[in-house]
Amino acid sequence: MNDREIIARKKPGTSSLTFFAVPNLLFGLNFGVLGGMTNAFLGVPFFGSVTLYFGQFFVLLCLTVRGINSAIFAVAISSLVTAISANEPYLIIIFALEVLVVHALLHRGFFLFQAVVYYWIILGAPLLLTLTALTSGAEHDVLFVNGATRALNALMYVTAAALFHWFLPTKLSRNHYQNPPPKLASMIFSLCLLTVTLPALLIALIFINQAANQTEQVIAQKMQANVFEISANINNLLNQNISNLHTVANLISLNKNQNALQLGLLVAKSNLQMIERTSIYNKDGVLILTSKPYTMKNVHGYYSAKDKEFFNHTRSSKDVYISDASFNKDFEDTPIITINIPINSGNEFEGLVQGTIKLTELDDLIDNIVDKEFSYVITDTRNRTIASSMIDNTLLVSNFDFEQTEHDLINSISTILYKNVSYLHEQTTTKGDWTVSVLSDPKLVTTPLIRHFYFLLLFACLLILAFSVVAKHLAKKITRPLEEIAEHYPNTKVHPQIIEDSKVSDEIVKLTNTLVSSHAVMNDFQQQLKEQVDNKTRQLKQLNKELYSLAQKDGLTQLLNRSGFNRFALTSYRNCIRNHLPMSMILVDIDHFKKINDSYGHPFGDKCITTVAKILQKHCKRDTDIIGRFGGEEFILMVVGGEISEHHTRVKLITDTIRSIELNHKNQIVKMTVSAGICSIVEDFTSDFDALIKYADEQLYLSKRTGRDKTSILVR
Ligand SMILES: Nc1nc2c(ncn2[C@@H]2O[C@H](COP(=O)(O)OP(=O)(O)OP(=O)(O)O)[C@@H](O)[C@H]2O)c(=O)[nH]1
Repeated sequence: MNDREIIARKKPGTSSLTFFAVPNLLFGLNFGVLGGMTNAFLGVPFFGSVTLYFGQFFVLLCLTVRGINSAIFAVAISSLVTAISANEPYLIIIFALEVLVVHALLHRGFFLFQAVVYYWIILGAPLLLTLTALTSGAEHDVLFVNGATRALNALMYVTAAALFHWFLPTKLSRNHYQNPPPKLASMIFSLCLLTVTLPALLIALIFINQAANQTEQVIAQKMQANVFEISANINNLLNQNISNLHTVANLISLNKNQNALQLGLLVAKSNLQMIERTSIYNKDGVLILTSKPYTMKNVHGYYSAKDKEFFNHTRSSKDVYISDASFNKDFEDTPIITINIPINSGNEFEGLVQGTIKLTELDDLIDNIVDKEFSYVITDTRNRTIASSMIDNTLLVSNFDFEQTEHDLINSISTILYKNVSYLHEQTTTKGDWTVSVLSDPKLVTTPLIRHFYFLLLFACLLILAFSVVAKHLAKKITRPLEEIAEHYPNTKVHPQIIEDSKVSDEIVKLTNTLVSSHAVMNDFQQQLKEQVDNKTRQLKQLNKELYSLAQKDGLTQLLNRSGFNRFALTSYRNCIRNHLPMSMILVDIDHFKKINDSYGHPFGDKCITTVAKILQKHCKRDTDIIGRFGGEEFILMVVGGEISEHHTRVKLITDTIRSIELNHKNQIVKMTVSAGICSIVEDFTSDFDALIKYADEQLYLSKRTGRDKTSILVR
């Protein structure tokens, strides 16, 4: 017996020998490598980081075709490769458990599809959720989508495996689990699921994917629109102010007298937007004119910006400088930024005009621009917050620290982690190299997705429920006429309802009609057979009766033969013994019968015998009288009840009658006599039946010995 035969004959998993059998190892290895490679290289990206894996298809196929021993190798390799490539170690447990549970269920008569569905509903999905929650700490939404997608993913690969298994050549597809054939309802149900529900689910998943992508696009576009609007407004604000401050600077560079300066301030006041203070510094950084007084002054009594960054930067670049955010006491310690425009005369730096903007004002402006569903953060070149809807104004100028991350359910929009919360993120830079970021809650994308998933699961449940009802109903419709026929087949008449119920399909009608007509033929045949058997039985009984009678009777005299006599006489004898009834056993023998035979021939001898028999019958007519031919020319009588003397009288009457008979033989008168022996029981009821006959025989012998034509009597 080779290894293949061992595997085929032994139940799966019963022998440790087969576990390591080379064919199992090779099959497991091949299927496992195929599964692992499929998962590693052909995973289908679904939502964000959720990927669909189809490698388990090979493992399940291996399980059904080769059994658990091969499947263990296959799942070990496949899930290990998948877990490493996807960096999801818990997949090893999920896939390995799937194989073990499905194996156990297949062993109990479940079919593949059913087994996988039960595994994922009862164990797979809840375990996956728990393991992913423990290992990744992802949000509930992500866990839900991940679990649901994996379960639907399982439905897809098991469907593929089941369908593929059906299309395999019979030799290969012979199921390792030799279960009895499934019920028709189960087959219709799985057919419905395979052909309708799963394609529907697949299409629904594709639509959900598309819908999610569209939602993402819409949100991304809205966020981009907000980002651009904010940046446009800021650019506009800065450009307009820069342009007006330039006008002031030009005015001052042309006329450096006090009037020009005053005029410049006036111009600035009337045209500048959101500028809280306009200041003019000379080339040494000394504040020479301001629209709002400074609180800080140096020891000489004036404010000097000589060591300030804005001054040095503007002086050295001789170009517009927008400062970073800082706090300023002159503005109730609120954060500000400044726009600094150099006053250039030819190539000479002559001072600068500065406009100060309170960031709270900027914040208010942007607040009105941004959609309510989004948040925004504007940062300066040092990544300090200029304006933000996410923090309190007192926290402005703090650093905007976030890290780029990946959201499990977001496909294309970039996501960041800010203060441990993830956000969708769109950004751009404005004039002055400020960064405008618009943030939004990923739920804007994931909530519709989750809702779709809930709908999908509900839809799947309803569909499965509907199909199970339809399958049951349909199967019942198909099988009921057949079951009814099977049930009624032994009956003589087929119920008309069965014919009515069979009108489900053409095939069933034909089958029912064939069965009904064959039933009629069979019933007729049975009836005929029964009648024949009855007749034969009756005849047999009659023959038996006759045979019995023949066995009990003597053919010549029609009296009981010896065994017949014994049978009846014994019953009567027992009755007499029990009831102490007097009885007589009488033996009668024709005297010198040999002579009669010899003298007149055998037929005449027979005539003598029948004559004696008739005389005995004539005198012993009571129901209780039993007469038999005891052998040859010897007769036996048993007479019971009444008086013994009456028995003896009767014997005398018989012997007298025989003696008086004149038989004619060829006109010659022939006479005959008989001898008799009687044993009568009156008191001693201890003798047995045979002894009684023996005593009567002794009396007969006595009669013969003492001259014949006599009767000897013994009374006990
Ligand atoms: N015709 C005829 N003869 C029979 C039948 N059965 C027995 N026999 C004959 O009956 C004869 C009986 O002879 P035995 O036993 O010597 O008795 P027996 O001649 O009557 O002499 P005893 O009885 O001593 O008076 C035999 O010759 C038998 O062949 C029968 O059915 N028909």
